[in-house]
Amino acid sequence: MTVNPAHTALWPAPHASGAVDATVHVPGSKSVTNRALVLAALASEPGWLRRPLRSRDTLLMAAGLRAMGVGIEEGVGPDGSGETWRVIPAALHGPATVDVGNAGTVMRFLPPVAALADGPVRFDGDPRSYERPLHGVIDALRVLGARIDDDGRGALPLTVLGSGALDGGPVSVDASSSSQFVSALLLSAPRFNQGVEVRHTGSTLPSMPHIRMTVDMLRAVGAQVDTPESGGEPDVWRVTPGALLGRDLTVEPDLSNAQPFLAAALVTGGTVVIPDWPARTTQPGDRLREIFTEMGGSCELTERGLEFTASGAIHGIDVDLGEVGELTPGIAAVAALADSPSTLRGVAHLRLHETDRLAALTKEINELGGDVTETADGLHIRPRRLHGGVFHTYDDHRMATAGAVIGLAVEDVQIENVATTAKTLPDFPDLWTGMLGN
Ligand SMILES: O=C(O)C1=C[C@@H](OP(=O)(O)O)[C@@H](O)[C@H](O)C1
Ligand SMILES: C=C(OP(=O)(O)O)C(=O)O
Repeated sequence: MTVNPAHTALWPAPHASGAVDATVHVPGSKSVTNRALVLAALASEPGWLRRPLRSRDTLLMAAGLRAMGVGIEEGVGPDGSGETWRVIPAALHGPATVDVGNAGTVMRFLPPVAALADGPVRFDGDPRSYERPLHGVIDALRVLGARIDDDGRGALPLTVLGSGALDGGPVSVDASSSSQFVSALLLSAPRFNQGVEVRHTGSTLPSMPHIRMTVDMLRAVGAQVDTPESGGEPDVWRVTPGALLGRDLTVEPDLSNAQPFLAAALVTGGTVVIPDWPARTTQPGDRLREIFTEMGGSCELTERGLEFTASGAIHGIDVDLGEVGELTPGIAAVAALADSPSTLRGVAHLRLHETDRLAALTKEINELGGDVTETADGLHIRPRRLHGGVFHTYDDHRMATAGAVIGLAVEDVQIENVATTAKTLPDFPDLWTGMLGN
């Protein structure tokens, strides 16, 4: 086996010599870009995506759709602006091969699309993708009429034997391990013969804002969706079959990727402005305004964007992050530098993310001298004086950015494989040093 030198390389995390004062333009949202690509591919007319995120996860999504026949072209938007993808829907075909990498959105959102293709679509990915749960999508697709060849583990690799159409109809799914099971079934459902009725049967359902994002984006392209929030039964979503419109959509900045920059203001007692912060959004990162305020900062939405300022005092927090699990690594990093303990709850499902994030955060912060313990569903973090050392990232973009936040306050922290940030934020090292004025 050859070792990719990027995976073992150490990046000396910059130490902040003073308060950060910067404006950071954060690239587009992964979750919005990948939903928009799927919906545009399933539409009945071409559409545009402006300012799409170009990162490993979104390029894999685009490549997977292209493999099934969809046209995705670099282009200029209808108003002449650049940075646009033009998506040209087509009859979906197999045989095709899809590399999901370690992208939850690709491994879960594309099998339902593949069920509409007219031949076999093979799905494979990084070794970690074999361990991430997919049973909710596989079992549900079978109930809805799809044929799938897999090894019975409820995970990748697998082949969806597309037949050109899918019956659809009612299906129950336990989505307690990932909200993406629900989103995946809803996104393609307008193209199922009978649409879909998804009933979540598990005890908990993480990441509700991401399900709301799915529903909002479906409605924005003309789908009819009934939800618990629109007067339907609890834990039941219904999508009516029908044609989808091709739209001209501008992708919002990725607010979860804004997190390390906001955290930089918090831990250095500085100010960071994030332009184009949306006034209304379904992105879970919007909760940072409240969480980082409770931890010591203050923020204001102005015409410049989100202006976030802090004094340098960082407070611990007791918070349920079940709805916003992807914010956990960044919050844990700040909590390790706080003036009081923190308890992060509601995130047991993070053990099945890019890596086991609860174990990885505990080990890496403790190896720098911290005092973190895992609970059944989260972390207890008691701040200690930290020292330098290697912060391992386990191929997890959010571990790398969490380590960089700690490095601002602790000298001689080295991030192993900072290149893993390419999953959702390829420009991270440059944006980070740019923020620090280097
Ligand atoms: O649908 C989405 O875009 C996402 C849903 C969440 O997944 P889980 O519900 O599996 O945590 C989130 O953590 C992930 O980063 C993106
Ligand atoms: C959990 C995450 O990603 P994925 O879409 O691969 O599930 C994440 O980005 O934090």
